[in-house]
Amino acid sequence: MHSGHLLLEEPIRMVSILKPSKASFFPAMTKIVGTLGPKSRSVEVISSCLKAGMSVARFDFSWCDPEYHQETLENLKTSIKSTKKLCAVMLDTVGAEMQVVNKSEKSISLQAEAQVVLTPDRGQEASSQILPINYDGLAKSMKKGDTIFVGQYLFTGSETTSVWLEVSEVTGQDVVCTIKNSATLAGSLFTLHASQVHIDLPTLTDKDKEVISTWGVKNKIDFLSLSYTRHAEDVRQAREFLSKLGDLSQTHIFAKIENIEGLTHFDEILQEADGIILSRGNLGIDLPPEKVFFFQKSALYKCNMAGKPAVLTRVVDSMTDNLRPTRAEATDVANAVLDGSDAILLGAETLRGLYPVETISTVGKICAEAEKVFNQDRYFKRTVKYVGEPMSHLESIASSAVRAAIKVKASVIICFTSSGRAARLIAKYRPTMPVLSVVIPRLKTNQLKWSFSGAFEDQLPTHLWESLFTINARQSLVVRGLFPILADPRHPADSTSASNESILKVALDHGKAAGVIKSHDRVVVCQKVGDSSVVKIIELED
Ligand SMILES: Nc1ncnc2c1ncn2[C@@H]1O[C@H](COP(=O)(O)OP(=O)(O)OP(=O)(O)O)[C@@H](O)[C@H]1O
Ligand SMILES: CC(=O)C(=O)O
Ligand SMILES: [K+]
Ligand SMILES: [Mg+2]
Repeated sequence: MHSGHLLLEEPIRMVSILKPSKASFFPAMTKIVGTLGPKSRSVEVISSCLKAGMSVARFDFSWCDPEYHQETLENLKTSIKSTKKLCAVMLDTVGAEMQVVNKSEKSISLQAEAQVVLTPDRGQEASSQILPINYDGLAKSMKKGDTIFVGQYLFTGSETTSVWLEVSEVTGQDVVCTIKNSATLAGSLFTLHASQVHIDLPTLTDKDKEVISTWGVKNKIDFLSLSYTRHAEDVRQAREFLSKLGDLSQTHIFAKIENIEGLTHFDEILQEADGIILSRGNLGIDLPPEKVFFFQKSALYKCNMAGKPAVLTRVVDSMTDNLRPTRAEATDVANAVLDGSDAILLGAETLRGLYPVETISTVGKICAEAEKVFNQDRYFKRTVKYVGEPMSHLESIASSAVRAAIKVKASVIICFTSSGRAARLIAKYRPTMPVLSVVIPRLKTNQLKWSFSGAFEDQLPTHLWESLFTINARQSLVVRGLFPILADPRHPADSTSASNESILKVALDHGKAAGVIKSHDRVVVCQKVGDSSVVKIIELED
């Protein structure tokens, strides 16, 4: 991966671009989040998605009921077992989303230049003249000349399935609009986006709370994707809510920045959240087109410097119906990697697209190519400078591990971790080689007295096993470059040298079996020995 590293800033012989890339065990260091839905819920398709490189599955509760999503999740579990590929689960909330209520589900034709009325009167049938909506306060926030966008959920930007409206008049609770382009709205769910207005709906709705405390708790979700996060307070409230739900106190919250309000409060939101989703679907229509790249680059930079994972959405819309992305999309994916994304989120492409598996593998291949020309050296220096001095011990250990690994051309970095924090800090310095994070159980003091030589699994209830260890492992599945391995549960987190050595051996064997570590390779190991954190370089013999 790191050998033969090219830099875009250096002269590149054009023919070198044509050299076929070697197949590698890891599809890419950049992660892929796939939204599961009608076209991606069978065991067969999900298994192929996992093999193609999906490492987080997103369940979007904007549409369909919990039973539907549960069925899909059961299929995901079956697929994980049979493919032996780890996959994290992300619950995406509805939040302050405005929706058109179309009970009959008939398609609606809208003609350019004609008028259509948006009304909160949900007793009315949706038609070409009237569109009932789920929000009562729209008229209050709109004025003549404002723009509103209505489209099929996860619209792909095609003029024929989504429509731009211009407000011509507000009468009482109704908003009368002029249709700017002809379109046919088909399907059961259309969302509504009014540019740059505050929508007076809660970020975590009652329906969201209900879904989280039932479906979320039952399935011990790894990530909560908090739609329409507008303030840091939204994240604090969501965390407070999760903290009361037992296992979910460890769930990571990813704030979705999807409108100008979220963008304005970006810094404070980043401080509170565990990660950020740059929701370009919505944000891309809230922002003037010429400003979208600016937000992307500055938000990714801030996430990188904070060492928090950043997920970018809406990269290959056209692959919803096509086997190849457009040239612009293909370039966009690569730029997302160069700009610093940890993961790419696929929405319509995997949910209802015709080629979910091909989309994942195409995006993965583009990411892998872009990673090769990522200027790690410049990034590393910039990050060290940003962090400043004195560095915390752990940050210094993490950055030194990455530096050492690059200097000795190590094939992997192995990091021992319990919560995953140490591994994420290493990933922050964007090593060019994979980081195998060995997630080791941390036990409460009374549990430490147990004897672990015997049948550990019998003593620790399954639910504790899952919530204590695997959630920390799965949460690294969204971070660029991190590949978790679960340590044998019989090794508690006491970091005695005997257990350290045996776990290291297991990790090395795992790396060899996976093909990332070969004979005579150098490996950098980051672990605690007694009370000291150490970085060591080992050279393998056979
Ligand atoms: N169980 C373990 N055995 C050996 N080394 C460990 C273990 N857990 C963490 N380390 C190492 O200890 C050092 C300090 O890591 P840290 O204590 O932050 O661990 P963490 O589990 O990642 O995070 P946290 O302590 O915040 O839960 C790092 O070098 C890390 O690799
Ligand atoms: C994924 C999503 O919600 C968006 O891009 O807006
Ligand atoms: K949603
Ligand atoms: Mg959105």
